[in-house]
Amino acid sequence: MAPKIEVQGLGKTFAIRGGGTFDALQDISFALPEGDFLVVVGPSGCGKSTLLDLLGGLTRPTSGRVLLDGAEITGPALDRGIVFQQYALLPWRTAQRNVELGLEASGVPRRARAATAREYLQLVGLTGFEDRYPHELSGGMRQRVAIARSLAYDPGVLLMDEPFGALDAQTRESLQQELLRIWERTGKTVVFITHDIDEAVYLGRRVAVMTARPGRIKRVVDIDLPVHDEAADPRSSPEFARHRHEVWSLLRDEVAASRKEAVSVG
Ligand SMILES: Nc1ncnc2c1ncn2[C@@H]1O[C@H](COP(=O)(O)OP(=O)(O)OP(=O)(O)O)[C@@H](O)[C@H]1O
Repeated sequence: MAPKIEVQGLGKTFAIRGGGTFDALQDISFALPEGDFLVVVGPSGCGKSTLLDLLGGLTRPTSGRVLLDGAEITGPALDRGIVFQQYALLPWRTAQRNVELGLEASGVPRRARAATAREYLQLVGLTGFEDRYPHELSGGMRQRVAIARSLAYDPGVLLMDEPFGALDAQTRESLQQELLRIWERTGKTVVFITHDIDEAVYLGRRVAVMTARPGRIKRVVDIDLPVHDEAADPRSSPEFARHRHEVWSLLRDEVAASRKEAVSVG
């Protein structure tokens, strides 16, 4: 089967203000089959967000390319939903109207938009909160609205840049659980960025560990945890500990390398 996403020799160099260039990403290649869940971890500043922006078509690569269903990505489109750490909701729109946003862009008639938005708000557990404005919702609820919005127009791919980074531990855990449930139900292909190794191992079917600058893929670790059972905490299993340790060890050297570099630059 052809991959859903194929990243081929991707590189990104930024021009630095005042002169010079900065290699943020170098020679990144990987392929994701449809329905896969890839989590990307790496030291701060290694280019994770840059990679996600390239997948989203928000910036253009300096070298290489990204294929989606075999066609090169040249800009943003409704076949990819993006969720950022900051909720990016429109404050003057209710939860319902925020979810309708992507549907408006894809030309869905008003009545169908409203019904679909309600359906997705229900999927993320927000039935009864449709008419609330973002400032009337908690952080976790706002992030649920952002997830509902990115799912509502039914993109094949979900790109998530530390979507739970700003949430408290409990809300974070319940949203992680919900995301897995939604992923299992919808079969989306997910690329998810995080700093948190536990989150990476819990969510990912594969975890890509990136190197310190310039960002490359150091290793992709396959995660083969037993199917999630809501009654048992998979984090307490020996398999989880083994994967966690593997990702932690790969990451440790990169974090040390990026610290050393920061000290020598600073
Ligand atoms: N527009 C830009 N111009 C110049 N440099 C940039 C630009 N955007 C990002 N960078 C640099 O590219 C590198 C990668 O940035 P990016 O935000 O992708 O890293 P990250 O891994 O997501 O970081 P963090 O984990 O801290 O969020 C950083 O060193 C950053 O300073």
